[in-house]
Amino acid sequence: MGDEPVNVKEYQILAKQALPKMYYDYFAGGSEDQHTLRENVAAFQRITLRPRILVDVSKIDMSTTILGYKTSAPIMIAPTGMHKLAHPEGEVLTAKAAAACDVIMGLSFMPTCTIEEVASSCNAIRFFQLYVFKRREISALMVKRAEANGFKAILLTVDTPKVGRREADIKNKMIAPQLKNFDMSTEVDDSGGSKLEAFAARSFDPSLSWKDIAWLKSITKLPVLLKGVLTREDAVKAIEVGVEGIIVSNHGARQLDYVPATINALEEVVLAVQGRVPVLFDGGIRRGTDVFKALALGAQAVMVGRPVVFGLTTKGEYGARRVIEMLKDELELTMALSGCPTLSDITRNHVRMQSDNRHCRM
Ligand SMILES: Cc1cc2nc3c(=O)[nH]c(=O)nc-3n(C[C@H](O)[C@H](O)[C@H](O)COP(=O)(O)O)c2cc1C
Ligand SMILES: CCCCC(=O)C(=O)O
Repeated sequence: MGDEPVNVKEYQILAKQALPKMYYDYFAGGSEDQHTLRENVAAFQRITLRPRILVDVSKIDMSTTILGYKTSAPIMIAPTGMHKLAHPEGEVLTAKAAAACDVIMGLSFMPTCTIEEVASSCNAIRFFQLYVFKRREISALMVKRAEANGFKAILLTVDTPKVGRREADIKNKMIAPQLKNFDMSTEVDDSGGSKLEAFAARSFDPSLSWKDIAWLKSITKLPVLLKGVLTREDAVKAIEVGVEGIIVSNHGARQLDYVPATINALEEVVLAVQGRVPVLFDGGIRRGTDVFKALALGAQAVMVGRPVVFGLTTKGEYGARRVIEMLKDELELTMALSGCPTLSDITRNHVRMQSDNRHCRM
């Protein structure tokens, strides 16, 4: 492989060479058998494209708005924890990469830079991901700080009442780095397993339930999106409790193993939502064709997790930027070769899933 990666998967190979095993395993890994981890990527490979020909594609427009905020493409940076384990400057560089690409960044509740450092580093449009701690005042204060620092939405992660069983982290005795974002020690007793998991077990509130959405909405004016919806039942409930958006996600296959690949759950949710709120998507996006497939199945935009972290690991801000640029370039080419000059030209008819009508041979 030459020095300069030609696709985002090559950044993962470089990151594996560059990182200590404990950190690489934390970033790359999934839970238990890692069945869903493989499926998140493999399910995209089972979806084929149905391109249309002889359309004028001399101009391709990928720009759109997400919750009213302009973005150069329907691609966002997913919130992922602890970027200083990937690069000494951490989330500040990720934010700069988002700003350079004119895409929206999701900041994790567990970053290694503070909300204020990230906010003052550049003018990227940012959404804030929220975990609810047993000490609710900590989470409430984070929401206030995010709001005060110009974050535009709250992404409430709802698939993590407890942290999934990530066996590599258990074996590696994964550390829980001091997170200077909140005034709370991450010190835990050495139980022999993942200290990160032990910290989460001590601090995350597993009693969080539907009634708490009203609490969250009462403490912020920002739109609230639920991150981690996989079923039509929960999509309908989410709309009933008044959320402003839904993110179809299985947390990058790090939580419950044997849930479906997110691309296989997307359409069920989209059909239940019936356009009432935006549906975003993450999990397994590694190619522009993957972005195109998610849009064809009804996502308004996709978020990208691991590839951005691996870009950051190997080449800092430049690497994170290149990852987004490569996905944008690939999406642009996919749109051209499929006869879709704008995002609204991408329809369900442009993809074929294995479950679709068997008479169609494409
Ligand atoms: C290393 C890592 C850390 C993550 N940390 C968080 C987090 O703090 N909060 C959260 O809601 N999701 C977190 N996620 C899940 C991502 O937001 C996203 O759902 C997932 O990475 C998408 O899958 P992909 O990595 O295949 O793109 C994390 C994922 C990874 C890989
Ligand atoms: C304890 C959770 C840490 C952040 C996270 O959500 C993840 O690693 O997936």
